[in-house]
Amino acid sequence: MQTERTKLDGVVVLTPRRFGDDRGWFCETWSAPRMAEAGLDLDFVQDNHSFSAEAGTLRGLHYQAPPHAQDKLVRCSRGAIFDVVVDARVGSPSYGEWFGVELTAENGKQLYVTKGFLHGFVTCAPDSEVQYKVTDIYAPECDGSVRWDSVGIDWGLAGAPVLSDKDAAAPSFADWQSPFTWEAGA
Ligand SMILES: Cc1cn([C@H]2C[C@H](O)[C@@H](COP(=O)(O)OP(=O)(O)O[C@H]3O[C@H](C)C(=O)[C@H](O)[C@H]3O)O2)c(=O)[nH]c1=O
Repeated sequence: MQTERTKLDGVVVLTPRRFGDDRGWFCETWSAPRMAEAGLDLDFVQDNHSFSAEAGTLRGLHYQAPPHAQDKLVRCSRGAIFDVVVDARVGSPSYGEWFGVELTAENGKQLYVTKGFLHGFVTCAPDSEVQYKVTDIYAPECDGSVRWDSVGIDWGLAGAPVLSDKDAAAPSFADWQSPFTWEAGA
C-alpha cells in the first residue's frame, strides 16, 4: 500500500495495491495490519456508504463533535469525487487550511483524516458512490455542518452545487465555534 503524507498532519492519502489479471483486479481495500504498518492503528466501528445521482452534488463540510469525534477512511467505489478536509483544531498551526484530492473508482485512492477536521466532497461524475469507515458511531446530537463556501476551497464547480437543506443553512467557518483543540504531537 502506498502512503502519501500531505501538508496537513493527520491527513494521509493511501493507495492500496490492485492485483490485475485477465479477469480484472483484486484489492484489499482495508487491512488492519497494513494500516498499522502505515502508523494508522485505528478501531473502525462503522462503515458508511452514500450514493449521489448528480455530478456537482456537495456533501459537507461535516464533523461530529467530541465525545463522538470520528477518524475517517474515505474511498470512491463508483464515479469520482473531489474529497476535501479542513483543519478545525483550535491552536493548530494549519487551522483553517484545507486539502483536497480526487478519489475515483479508477484510481483507487483513499483519504485518511483524523478527528478535528471538517470533511466534505463534491461529486465529479453522476451516480457516484462513496464508502468510508469511521471510528465512532453516528451521534446526531454531535453532528454538525459548516458552509462549504466559507473556507476558500476551490471545489472546481461549474455552477451551484446540489446541497441538502442542512448544508445550505450551515454557519460560515468564521461564525462557527470549533469544538476541537489541537494537541501538539497527538
Ligand atoms: C452520517 C450519518 C447519517 N445517517 C442518516 C441521517 C440522515 O437521515 C441521513 C443522511 O444524513 P446526512 O444528510 O448527514 O448525510 P451526508 O450529507 O452524506 O453526511 C455525511 O457526509 C459527510 C461527507 C461526512 O463526512 C459525514 O460522514 C456525514 O455527515 O442518514 C445515519 O443514519 N448515520 C450516519 O452515520
